[in-house]
Amino acid sequence: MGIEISRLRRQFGQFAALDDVSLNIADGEFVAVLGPSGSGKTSLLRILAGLDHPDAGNVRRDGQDLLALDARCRGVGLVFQHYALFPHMTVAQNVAFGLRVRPWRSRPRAAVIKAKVEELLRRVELADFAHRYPARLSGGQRQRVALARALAIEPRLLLLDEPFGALDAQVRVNLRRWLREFHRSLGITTLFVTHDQEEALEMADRVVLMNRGRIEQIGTPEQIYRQPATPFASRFIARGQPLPGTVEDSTLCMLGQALRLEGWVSDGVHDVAVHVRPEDILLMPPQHGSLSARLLSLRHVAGSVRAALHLDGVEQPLEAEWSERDWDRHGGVNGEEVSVHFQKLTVFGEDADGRVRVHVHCHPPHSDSPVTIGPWRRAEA
Ligand SMILES: Nc1ncnc2c1ncn2[C@@H]1O[C@H](COP(=O)(O)OP(=O)(O)OP(=O)(O)O)[C@@H](O)[C@H]1O
Repeated sequence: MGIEISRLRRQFGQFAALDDVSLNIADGEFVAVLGPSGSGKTSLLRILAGLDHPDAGNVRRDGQDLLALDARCRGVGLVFQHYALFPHMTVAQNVAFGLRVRPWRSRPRAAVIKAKVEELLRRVELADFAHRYPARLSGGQRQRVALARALAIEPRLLLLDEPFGALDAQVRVNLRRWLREFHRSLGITTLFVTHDQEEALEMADRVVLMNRGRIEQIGTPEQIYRQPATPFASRFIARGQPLPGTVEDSTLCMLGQALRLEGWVSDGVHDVAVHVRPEDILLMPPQHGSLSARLLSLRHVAGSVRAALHLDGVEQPLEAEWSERDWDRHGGVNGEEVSVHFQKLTVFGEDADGRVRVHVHCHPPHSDSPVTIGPWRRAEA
């Protein structure tokens, strides 16, 4: 049955850190809560852990009211960004802590605790470090000890708040893969908070994208990347970049180009948000009638080529990115005048209340095929 989070609200004075947040998490699922700083991720985690209480809403686990339970009875394991290991205890003592402090009736025997700690340290690949003190461990090793310690109480829910946030890039990447595999072998329902898109997309079964205390979109990494429901989701997840555009009847007018939209039902002229991703921009030799741009800030970054494109009529330069292989095909030099073609655009329209109503993928403007758009639909919560 899993966890049902329903209409949570957490207010600090006039400010809503969580605003009507609803989310279902299946048993054994690995969910990433992703969002910029201040979007409410930690507030959500703290409520689930029992460190804070919402002003409204409820959380049920297998039909039971989770919020009514004392924090210690929730079966929740917590790992935070900053290692909260006890410095005066060895690795083994840290891991055993949650079991040792149990009331004597439910406390396992010393031999059972010892065996459990050994098993956990083997699992987190730190069996040889049992007698070290935290000060003599690397950052990544400390976080694995923190994880083992959280797991010692056999939690039903694992809450990880930026657990790799303080580690350097390469260690982060290794630990991500490690944790993903670890979760597969363990199957504990896990909520992982991060502000790092790549981390969320790479690790999670589903991503919950938060913005200003609200959920913008919930979906698999692929769904969110391919079909961002809102301009925010497009910007944050897929590096969507805004272009000025309007829709009149069934024509999208953008940077002096008119694109026929099939299936678009509109009356009058509507401003729309048109987004293009860095990887959906094609360069051509200058051609009459197409969009012209100047290629600047060309750089090669570990397997991809990035550049800034300065387009007439667009204030911010567009970031473009190609694989080295694609770059070899069209090439170009800094400062060169080029023609720009968009392979795919996403168009977000709004209804009379200002809510996002639709998003659309378009065919290349230079192709003869009409631009197809999906049926009008409400954006996912
Ligand atoms: N105790 C508090 N009192 C007042 N405001 C708070 C309190 N706790 C959180 N907030 C505010 O609520 C908002 C959400 O905070 P939260 O810590 O949940 O964000 P976050 O998404 O986890 O951010 P970060 O990635 O920076 O940790 C922030 O604007 C924060 O300032």
